[in-house]
Amino acid sequence: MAVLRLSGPQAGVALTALAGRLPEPRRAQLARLRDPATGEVLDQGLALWFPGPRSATGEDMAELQIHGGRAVVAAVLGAVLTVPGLRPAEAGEFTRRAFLNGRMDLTEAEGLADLIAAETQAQRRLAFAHAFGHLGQQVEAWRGRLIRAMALVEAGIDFADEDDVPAGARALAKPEVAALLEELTAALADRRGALVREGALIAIAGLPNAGKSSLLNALARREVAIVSDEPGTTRDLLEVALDLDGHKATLVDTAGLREAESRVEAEGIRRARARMAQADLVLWVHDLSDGPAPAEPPVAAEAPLWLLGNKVDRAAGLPAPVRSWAGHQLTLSAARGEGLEELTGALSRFIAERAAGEHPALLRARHRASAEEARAQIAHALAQWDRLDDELLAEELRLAARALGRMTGAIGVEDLLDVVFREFCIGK
Ligand SMILES: Nc1nc2c(ncn2[C@@H]2O[C@H](COP(=O)(O)OP(=O)(O)OP(=O)(O)O)[C@@H](O)[C@H]2O)c(=O)[nH]1
Ligand SMILES: [K+]
Ligand SMILES: [Mg+2]
Repeated sequence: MAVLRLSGPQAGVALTALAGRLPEPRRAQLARLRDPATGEVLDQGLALWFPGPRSATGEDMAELQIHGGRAVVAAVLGAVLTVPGLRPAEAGEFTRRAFLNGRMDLTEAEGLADLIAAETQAQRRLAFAHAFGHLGQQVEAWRGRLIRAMALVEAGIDFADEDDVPAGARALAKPEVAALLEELTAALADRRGALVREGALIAIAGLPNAGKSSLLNALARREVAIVSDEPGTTRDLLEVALDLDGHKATLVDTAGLREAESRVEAEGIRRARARMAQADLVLWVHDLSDGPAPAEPPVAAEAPLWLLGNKVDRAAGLPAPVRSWAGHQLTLSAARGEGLEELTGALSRFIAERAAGEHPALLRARHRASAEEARAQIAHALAQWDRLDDELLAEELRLAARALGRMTGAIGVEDLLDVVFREFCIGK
Protein backbone atom coordinates (compact mmCIF):
# COMPACT_ATOMS: atom_id res chain seq x y z
CA MET A 1 0.00 0.00 0.00
CA ALA A 2 1.10 3.58 -0.62
CA VAL A 3 -0.19 6.77 0.97
CA LEU A 4 -0.26 10.04 -0.93
CA ARG A 5 -0.60 13.11 1.26
CA LEU A 6 -1.64 16.50 -0.07
CA SER A 7 -1.52 19.71 1.92
CA GLY A 8 -2.43 23.29 1.09
CA PRO A 9 -5.26 25.33 -0.41
CA GLN A 10 -5.54 23.15 -3.54
CA ALA A 11 -5.76 19.84 -1.66
CA GLY A 12 -9.57 19.77 -1.85
CA VAL A 13 -9.58 20.65 -5.55
CA ALA A 14 -7.11 17.88 -6.31
CA LEU A 15 -9.02 15.31 -4.27
CA THR A 16 -12.29 16.21 -6.03
CA ALA A 17 -10.57 16.04 -9.41
CA LEU A 18 -9.38 12.46 -8.77
CA ALA A 19 -12.07 10.95 -6.52
CA GLY A 20 -15.06 12.76 -8.00
CA ARG A 21 -16.12 14.40 -4.77
CA LEU A 22 -14.91 15.29 -1.27
CA PRO A 23 -15.52 12.58 1.32
CA GLU A 24 -16.98 13.51 4.70
CA PRO A 25 -14.23 15.11 6.83
CA ARG A 26 -12.01 12.62 8.67
CA ARG A 27 -13.90 9.55 7.31
CA ALA A 28 -12.26 7.04 5.01
CA GLN A 29 -14.22 6.68 1.78
CA LEU A 30 -13.78 4.00 -0.88
CA ALA A 31 -13.12 5.78 -4.14
CA ARG A 32 -12.24 5.12 -7.78
CA LEU A 33 -9.41 7.41 -8.69
CA ARG A 34 -9.48 8.77 -12.21
CA ASP A 35 -7.09 10.74 -14.32
CA PRO A 36 -8.81 14.16 -14.46
CA ALA A 37 -7.62 14.71 -18.06
CA THR A 38 -8.69 11.39 -19.65
CA GLY A 39 -11.21 9.98 -17.17
CA GLU A 40 -9.29 6.69 -17.05
CA VAL A 41 -9.64 4.76 -13.78
CA LEU A 42 -6.12 4.52 -12.29
CA ASP A 43 -6.81 2.66 -9.05
CA GLN A 44 -9.40 2.07 -6.36
CA GLY A 45 -8.46 3.07 -2.83
CA LEU A 46 -9.39 5.04 0.26
CA ALA A 47 -9.78 8.80 0.15
CA LEU A 48 -9.68 11.00 3.26
CA TRP A 49 -10.34 14.69 3.69
CA PHE A 50 -9.03 16.78 6.59
CA PRO A 51 -10.12 20.40 6.30
CA GLY A 52 -7.77 22.85 8.03
CA PRO A 53 -7.02 24.03 10.61
CA ARG A 54 -7.78 20.72 12.39
CA SER A 55 -5.26 18.77 10.34
CA ALA A 56 -1.69 17.61 10.84
CA THR A 57 -0.23 20.60 8.99
CA GLY A 58 -2.98 23.04 9.97
CA GLU A 59 -3.87 23.42 6.26
CA ASP A 60 -6.48 21.59 4.16
CA MET A 61 -5.18 18.08 3.70
CA ALA A 62 -6.16 15.08 1.61
CA GLU A 63 -4.90 11.53 1.76
CA LEU A 64 -5.12 8.77 -0.81
CA GLN A 65 -4.41 5.20 0.22
CA ILE A 66 -3.66 3.33 -2.97
CA HIS A 67 -2.10 0.08 -4.10
CA GLY A 68 1.64 0.25 -3.61
CA GLY A 69 2.85 -0.96 -6.99
CA ARG A 70 5.26 1.31 -8.77
CA ALA A 71 3.05 1.84 -11.85
CA VAL A 72 -0.02 2.63 -9.72
CA VAL A 73 1.87 5.16 -7.63
CA ALA A 74 3.41 6.75 -10.72
CA ALA A 75 0.01 7.04 -12.43
CA VAL A 76 -1.84 8.52 -9.43
CA LEU A 77 1.02 10.84 -8.56
CA GLY A 78 1.24 11.97 -12.19
CA ALA A 79 -2.50 12.68 -12.25
CA VAL A 80 -2.36 14.63 -8.96
CA LEU A 81 0.48 16.77 -10.28
CA THR A 82 -1.56 17.84 -13.32
CA VAL A 83 -3.85 19.78 -10.97
CA PRO A 84 -2.75 23.42 -11.05
CA GLY A 85 -0.91 24.58 -7.94
CA LEU A 86 0.35 21.14 -6.90
CA ARG A 87 3.99 20.13 -6.73
CA PRO A 88 5.97 17.41 -4.93
CA ALA A 89 6.66 18.22 -1.27
CA GLU A 90 10.18 18.88 -0.13
CA ALA A 91 11.78 16.72 2.57
CA GLY A 92 10.23 17.61 5.94
CA GLU A 93 7.81 20.10 4.40
CA PHE A 94 4.68 18.68 6.07
CA THR A 95 6.31 18.95 9.49
CA ARG A 96 7.67 22.38 8.69
CA ARG A 97 4.20 23.63 7.80
CA ALA A 98 2.80 22.05 10.97
CA PHE A 99 5.39 24.02 12.93
CA LEU A 100 4.74 27.28 11.05
CA ASN A 101 1.00 26.86 11.61
CA GLY A 102 1.50 26.32 15.33
CA ARG A 103 0.57 22.63 15.33
CA MET A 104 3.83 21.61 17.04
CA ASP A 105 6.88 23.24 18.55
CA LEU A 106 10.42 22.80 17.31
CA THR A 107 11.44 20.21 19.91
CA GLU A 108 8.41 18.14 18.88
CA ALA A 109 9.47 18.34 15.24
CA GLU A 110 12.94 17.16 16.22
CA GLY A 111 11.39 14.39 18.32
CA LEU A 112 9.42 13.27 15.26
CA ALA A 113 12.62 13.13 13.20
CA ASP A 114 14.23 11.04 15.96
CA LEU A 115 11.17 8.80 16.16
CA ILE A 116 11.38 8.03 12.46
CA ALA A 117 15.11 7.36 12.76
CA ALA A 118 14.90 5.37 16.03
CA GLU A 119 16.75 2.06 15.86
CA THR A 120 16.34 0.76 19.40
CA GLN A 121 13.32 0.59 21.69
CA ALA A 122 14.90 2.98 24.20
CA GLN A 123 15.48 5.51 21.40
CA ARG A 124 11.87 5.08 20.26
CA ARG A 125 10.52 5.72 23.77
CA LEU A 126 12.65 8.82 24.27
CA ALA A 127 11.86 10.21 20.81
CA PHE A 128 8.15 9.58 21.35
CA ALA A 129 8.23 11.58 24.57
CA HIS A 130 9.91 14.43 22.69
CA ALA A 131 7.65 14.22 19.68
CA PHE A 132 4.67 14.62 21.96
CA GLY A 133 5.87 17.58 23.86
CA HIS A 134 7.78 16.61 27.03
CA LEU A 135 10.77 18.85 26.46
CA GLY A 136 8.72 21.60 24.86
CA GLN A 137 6.39 21.72 27.86
CA GLN A 138 9.28 21.80 30.28
CA VAL A 139 10.99 24.63 28.41
CA GLU A 140 7.78 26.62 28.10
CA ALA A 141 7.24 26.20 31.85
CA TRP A 142 10.73 27.58 32.49
CA ARG A 143 10.11 30.44 30.11
CA GLY A 144 6.75 31.20 31.73
CA ARG A 145 8.42 31.46 35.12
CA LEU A 146 11.06 33.80 33.72
CA ILE A 147 8.43 35.99 32.15
CA ARG A 148 6.53 36.17 35.45
CA ALA A 149 9.74 37.18 37.24
CA MET A 150 10.36 39.76 34.53
CA ALA A 151 6.83 41.13 35.01
CA LEU A 152 7.45 41.48 38.74
CA VAL A 153 10.64 43.40 38.11
CA GLU A 154 8.91 45.54 35.49
CA ALA A 155 6.08 46.25 37.89
CA GLY A 156 8.65 48.32 39.72
CA ILE A 157 9.36 50.24 36.50
CA ASP A 158 5.86 50.96 35.37
CA PHE A 159 4.11 51.67 38.61
CA ALA A 160 6.92 52.98 40.74
CA ASP A 161 4.79 55.85 42.00
CA GLU A 162 1.60 53.85 42.62
CA ASP A 163 0.74 52.46 46.01
CA ASP A 164 -0.81 49.13 45.09
CA VAL A 165 2.42 47.57 43.74
CA PRO A 166 3.95 45.46 46.47
CA ALA A 167 7.15 47.16 47.55
CA GLY A 168 9.14 43.94 47.31
CA ALA A 169 8.05 42.83 43.81
CA ARG A 170 11.66 42.56 42.81
CA ALA A 171 12.59 40.68 45.97
CA LEU A 172 9.75 38.24 45.26
CA ALA A 173 11.18 37.45 41.84
CA LYS A 174 14.68 36.65 43.04
CA PRO A 175 14.14 33.22 44.68
CA GLU A 176 12.11 32.12 41.69
CA VAL A 177 14.96 33.04 39.33
CA ALA A 178 17.49 31.35 41.62
CA ALA A 179 15.40 28.15 41.56
CA LEU A 180 15.33 28.30 37.77
CA LEU A 181 19.08 28.61 37.66
CA GLU A 182 19.38 25.43 39.70
CA GLU A 183 16.97 23.51 37.48
CA LEU A 184 18.72 24.57 34.29
CA THR A 185 22.10 23.68 35.74
CA ALA A 186 20.82 20.22 36.71
CA ALA A 187 19.27 19.68 33.28
CA LEU A 188 22.54 20.59 31.60
CA ALA A 189 24.49 18.19 33.81
CA ASP A 190 22.14 15.33 32.94
CA ARG A 191 23.56 13.22 30.13
CA ARG A 192 20.91 10.48 30.25
CA GLY A 193 19.06 11.63 27.17
CA ALA A 194 22.23 11.82 25.10
CA LEU A 195 23.13 8.32 26.27
CA VAL A 196 19.93 6.96 24.76
CA ARG A 197 19.96 9.06 21.63
CA GLU A 198 23.62 8.67 20.72
CA GLY A 199 24.19 5.42 22.59
CA ALA A 200 26.70 4.52 25.28
CA LEU A 201 30.35 4.55 24.33
CA ILE A 202 32.06 1.44 25.73
CA ALA A 203 35.84 1.17 25.38
CA ILE A 204 37.65 -2.17 25.52
CA ALA A 205 41.11 -1.73 27.01
CA GLY A 206 43.89 -3.94 28.32
CA LEU A 207 47.45 -5.15 27.83
CA PRO A 208 48.50 -6.55 24.45
CA ASN A 209 47.10 -10.03 23.75
CA ALA A 210 44.56 -9.88 26.58
CA GLY A 211 41.88 -10.79 24.03
CA LYS A 212 40.29 -7.39 23.42
CA SER A 213 39.76 -7.89 19.71
CA SER A 214 38.50 -11.42 20.35
CA LEU A 215 35.91 -9.93 22.69
CA LEU A 216 34.87 -7.28 20.17
CA ASN A 217 34.36 -9.96 17.53
CA ALA A 218 32.43 -12.19 19.92
CA LEU A 219 30.07 -9.38 20.93
CA ALA A 220 29.66 -8.16 17.34
CA ARG A 221 29.19 -11.78 16.14
CA ARG A 222 31.47 -11.14 13.18
CA GLU A 223 35.17 -10.87 12.45
CA VAL A 224 35.50 -7.10 12.72
CA ALA A 225 39.02 -7.01 14.16
CA ILE A 226 42.15 -8.98 13.38
CA VAL A 227 42.97 -11.47 16.13
CA SER A 228 46.43 -12.96 16.39
CA ASP A 229 48.84 -14.21 19.02
CA GLU A 230 51.17 -11.37 18.10
CA PRO A 231 51.09 -8.65 20.79
CA GLY A 232 50.39 -5.18 19.36
CA THR A 233 48.06 -6.41 16.59
CA THR A 234 45.45 -3.68 16.97
CA ARG A 235 46.52 -0.11 16.33
CA ASP A 236 43.54 1.78 14.93
CA LEU A 237 40.35 2.23 16.92
CA LEU A 238 37.68 -0.18 15.72
CA GLU A 239 34.08 0.70 16.46
CA VAL A 240 30.99 -1.47 16.29
CA ALA A 241 27.39 -0.44 16.93
CA LEU A 242 25.43 -2.84 19.12
CA ASP A 243 21.83 -3.10 20.22
CA LEU A 244 21.98 -4.33 23.82
CA ASP A 245 18.43 -5.36 24.72
CA GLY A 246 17.02 -2.23 23.13
CA HIS A 247 19.85 0.07 24.16
CA LYS A 248 22.20 1.50 21.63
CA ALA A 249 25.91 1.17 22.34
CA THR A 250 29.15 1.73 20.48
CA LEU A 251 31.90 -0.70 21.36
CA VAL A 252 35.48 0.40 20.68
CA ASP A 253 38.44 -1.96 20.44
CA THR A 254 41.76 -0.27 21.21
CA ALA A 255 45.49 -0.93 20.99
CA GLY A 256 46.98 -2.88 23.89
CA LEU A 257 48.63 -0.56 26.42
CA ARG A 258 52.40 -0.94 26.84
CA GLU A 259 55.66 0.85 26.01
CA ALA A 260 55.21 1.19 22.29
CA GLU A 261 57.74 -0.44 19.98
CA SER A 262 57.12 1.82 17.02
CA ARG A 263 55.72 5.26 16.19
CA VAL A 264 52.61 3.69 14.71
CA GLU A 265 51.96 1.69 17.84
CA ALA A 266 52.58 4.78 19.99
CA GLU A 267 49.96 6.67 17.99
CA GLY A 268 47.53 3.74 18.44
CA ILE A 269 48.06 3.87 22.19
CA ARG A 270 47.56 7.64 22.23
CA ARG A 271 44.23 7.19 20.42
CA ALA A 272 43.23 4.39 22.78
CA ARG A 273 43.72 6.64 25.79
CA ALA A 274 41.87 9.54 24.16
CA ARG A 275 38.86 7.36 23.38
CA MET A 276 38.87 5.90 26.90
CA ALA A 277 38.62 9.43 28.26
CA GLN A 278 35.36 9.94 26.31
CA ALA A 279 33.84 6.57 27.18
CA ASP A 280 30.81 6.02 29.39
CA LEU A 281 32.32 2.71 30.49
CA VAL A 282 35.77 1.12 30.19
CA LEU A 283 36.08 -2.69 30.07
CA TRP A 284 39.53 -3.75 31.24
CA VAL A 285 40.32 -7.13 29.69
CA HIS A 286 42.80 -9.15 31.71
CA ASP A 287 44.40 -12.41 30.58
CA LEU A 288 43.80 -14.79 33.49
CA SER A 289 46.53 -17.12 32.23
CA ASP A 290 48.98 -14.35 33.22
CA GLY A 291 47.87 -14.67 36.86
CA PRO A 292 45.51 -12.52 38.93
CA ALA A 293 44.54 -9.00 37.80
CA PRO A 294 46.52 -6.10 39.32
CA ALA A 295 45.45 -4.96 42.76
CA GLU A 296 45.67 -1.31 41.72
CA PRO A 297 43.56 0.20 38.90
CA PRO A 298 45.56 -0.48 35.71
CA VAL A 299 44.40 2.74 34.01
CA ALA A 300 43.09 6.07 35.20
CA ALA A 301 39.56 6.33 33.83
CA GLU A 302 36.90 8.85 34.64
CA ALA A 303 34.19 6.45 33.57
CA PRO A 304 33.45 3.31 35.60
CA LEU A 305 36.04 0.59 35.03
CA TRP A 306 35.00 -3.07 34.83
CA LEU A 307 37.33 -6.03 35.12
CA LEU A 308 36.84 -8.83 32.62
CA GLY A 309 39.00 -11.85 33.38
CA ASN A 310 39.48 -13.43 29.94
CA LYS A 311 40.78 -16.85 28.86
CA VAL A 312 39.10 -18.51 31.81
CA ASP A 313 39.55 -21.75 29.82
CA ARG A 314 43.31 -21.44 30.40
CA ALA A 315 43.23 -20.22 33.99
CA ALA A 316 44.40 -22.73 36.58
CA GLY A 317 40.95 -23.09 38.14
CA LEU A 318 41.68 -20.65 40.95
CA PRO A 319 38.91 -18.12 41.59
CA ALA A 320 39.83 -14.64 40.32
CA PRO A 321 40.43 -12.40 43.37
CA VAL A 322 37.96 -9.55 43.86
CA ARG A 323 39.38 -6.16 42.94
CA SER A 324 37.95 -3.13 44.71
CA TRP A 325 38.71 -0.79 41.79
CA ALA A 326 36.42 -2.77 39.49
CA GLY A 327 32.86 -1.46 39.29
CA HIS A 328 31.88 -4.93 38.14
CA GLN A 329 33.85 -8.12 37.68
CA LEU A 330 33.27 -11.08 35.36
CA THR A 331 35.23 -14.01 33.99
CA LEU A 332 34.80 -15.17 30.43
CA SER A 333 36.36 -16.77 27.43
CA ALA A 334 36.12 -14.54 24.39
CA ALA A 335 37.49 -17.28 22.15
CA ARG A 336 34.99 -19.91 23.32
CA GLY A 337 32.05 -17.56 23.81
CA GLU A 338 31.73 -18.33 27.54
CA GLY A 339 30.31 -15.69 29.88
CA LEU A 340 29.20 -13.41 27.05
CA GLU A 341 25.50 -13.54 27.88
CA GLU A 342 26.23 -12.50 31.42
CA LEU A 343 28.35 -9.62 30.09
CA THR A 344 25.75 -8.33 27.61
CA GLY A 345 23.10 -8.56 30.35
CA ALA A 346 25.26 -6.50 32.71
CA LEU A 347 26.01 -3.96 29.96
CA SER A 348 22.37 -3.45 29.07
CA ARG A 349 21.46 -3.04 32.76
CA PHE A 350 24.27 -0.49 33.11
CA ILE A 351 22.90 1.60 30.23
CA ALA A 352 19.30 1.19 31.37
CA GLU A 353 20.16 2.49 34.84
CA ARG A 354 22.01 5.46 33.42
CA ALA A 355 19.29 6.29 30.94
CA ALA A 356 16.47 5.70 33.43
CA GLY A 357 13.19 7.40 32.79
CA GLU A 358 11.69 9.03 29.75
CA HIS A 359 12.22 12.51 31.04
CA PRO A 360 12.49 15.85 29.30
CA ALA A 361 16.16 15.81 28.41
CA LEU A 362 18.25 18.33 26.49
CA LEU A 363 19.01 15.91 23.70
CA ARG A 364 20.66 17.89 20.99
CA ALA A 365 23.55 20.30 20.81
CA ARG A 366 20.97 22.93 19.82
CA HIS A 367 18.97 22.35 23.01
CA ARG A 368 22.08 22.44 25.13
CA ALA A 369 23.31 25.66 23.52
CA SER A 370 19.99 27.44 24.20
CA ALA A 371 19.83 26.16 27.77
CA GLU A 372 23.45 27.13 28.36
CA GLU A 373 22.82 30.64 27.04
CA ALA A 374 19.76 31.02 29.26
CA ARG A 375 21.66 29.65 32.25
CA ALA A 376 24.57 32.05 31.77
CA GLN A 377 22.20 34.98 31.35
CA ILE A 378 20.28 34.09 34.51
CA ALA A 379 23.49 33.61 36.49
CA HIS A 380 24.62 37.03 35.29
CA ALA A 381 21.30 38.63 36.28
CA LEU A 382 21.44 37.06 39.73
CA ALA A 383 25.02 38.18 40.29
CA GLN A 384 24.02 41.78 39.46
CA TRP A 385 20.57 41.62 41.06
CA ASP A 386 20.95 44.37 43.61
CA ARG A 387 23.13 46.60 41.44
CA LEU A 388 21.09 46.80 38.24
CA ASP A 389 18.15 49.14 37.96
CA ASP A 390 14.74 47.61 37.23
CA GLU A 391 14.88 48.23 33.53
CA LEU A 392 18.28 46.62 32.98
CA LEU A 393 17.44 43.70 35.21
CA ALA A 394 14.23 43.05 33.28
CA GLU A 395 16.23 43.19 30.06
CA GLU A 396 18.66 40.54 31.35
CA LEU A 397 15.73 38.25 32.16
CA ARG A 398 14.18 38.93 28.77
CA LEU A 399 17.37 37.75 27.04
CA ALA A 400 17.31 34.53 29.05
CA ALA A 401 13.65 33.97 28.12
CA ARG A 402 14.54 34.58 24.48
CA ALA A 403 17.22 31.90 24.57
CA LEU A 404 14.66 29.40 25.90
CA GLY A 405 12.11 30.56 23.35
CA ARG A 406 14.50 29.69 20.58
CA MET A 407 14.58 26.12 21.80
CA THR A 408 10.85 25.54 21.21
CA GLY A 409 10.72 27.93 18.28
CA ALA A 410 8.42 30.32 20.13
CA ILE A 411 10.63 33.20 18.95
CA GLY A 412 13.26 34.12 16.41
CA VAL A 413 14.10 30.83 14.71
CA GLU A 414 13.85 31.52 10.97
CA ASP A 415 17.55 30.80 10.63
CA LEU A 416 17.16 27.42 12.33
CA LEU A 417 14.35 25.98 10.28
CA ASP A 418 16.42 24.72 7.38
CA VAL A 419 18.73 22.93 9.78
CA VAL A 420 15.92 21.25 11.70
CA PHE A 421 13.77 20.18 8.76
CA ARG A 422 16.61 19.03 6.55
CA GLU A 423 16.70 15.79 8.55
CA PHE A 424 13.30 14.63 7.41
CA CYS A 425 12.51 12.46 4.45
CA ILE A 426 9.99 13.42 1.79
CA GLY A 427 6.39 12.89 2.83
CA LYS A 428 6.97 13.79 6.46
N1 LIG B 1 42.60 -19.77 25.16
C1 LIG B 1 42.09 -18.60 24.87
N2 LIG B 1 42.71 -17.78 24.00
C2 LIG B 1 42.17 -16.59 23.73
C3 LIG B 1 40.95 -16.18 24.32
N3 LIG B 1 40.67 -14.94 23.86
C4 LIG B 1 41.65 -14.61 23.00
N4 LIG B 1 42.57 -15.60 22.92
C5 LIG B 1 43.79 -15.60 22.11
O1 LIG B 1 44.66 -14.60 22.57
C6 LIG B 1 45.43 -14.06 21.49
C7 LIG B 1 45.31 -12.55 21.43
O2 LIG B 1 43.97 -12.23 21.14
P1 LIG B 1 43.57 -10.81 20.57
O3 LIG B 1 42.08 -10.76 20.57
O4 LIG B 1 44.29 -10.51 19.33
O5 LIG B 1 44.13 -9.89 21.74
P2 LIG B 1 44.19 -8.30 21.80
O6 LIG B 1 44.00 -7.94 23.23
O7 LIG B 1 43.26 -7.72 20.84
O8 LIG B 1 45.70 -8.03 21.38
P3 LIG B 1 46.36 -6.67 20.80
O9 LIG B 1 45.46 -6.13 19.75
O10 LIG B 1 47.64 -7.16 20.23
O11 LIG B 1 46.54 -5.76 21.94
C8 LIG B 1 44.90 -14.73 20.24
O12 LIG B 1 45.77 -15.79 19.91
C9 LIG B 1 43.54 -15.25 20.65
O13 LIG B 1 43.13 -16.38 19.94
C10 LIG B 1 40.30 -17.07 25.22
O14 LIG B 1 39.25 -16.80 25.76
N5 LIG B 1 40.92 -18.25 25.45
K1 LIG C 1 47.11 -9.75 19.52
MG1 LIG D 1 43.57 -6.42 19.31
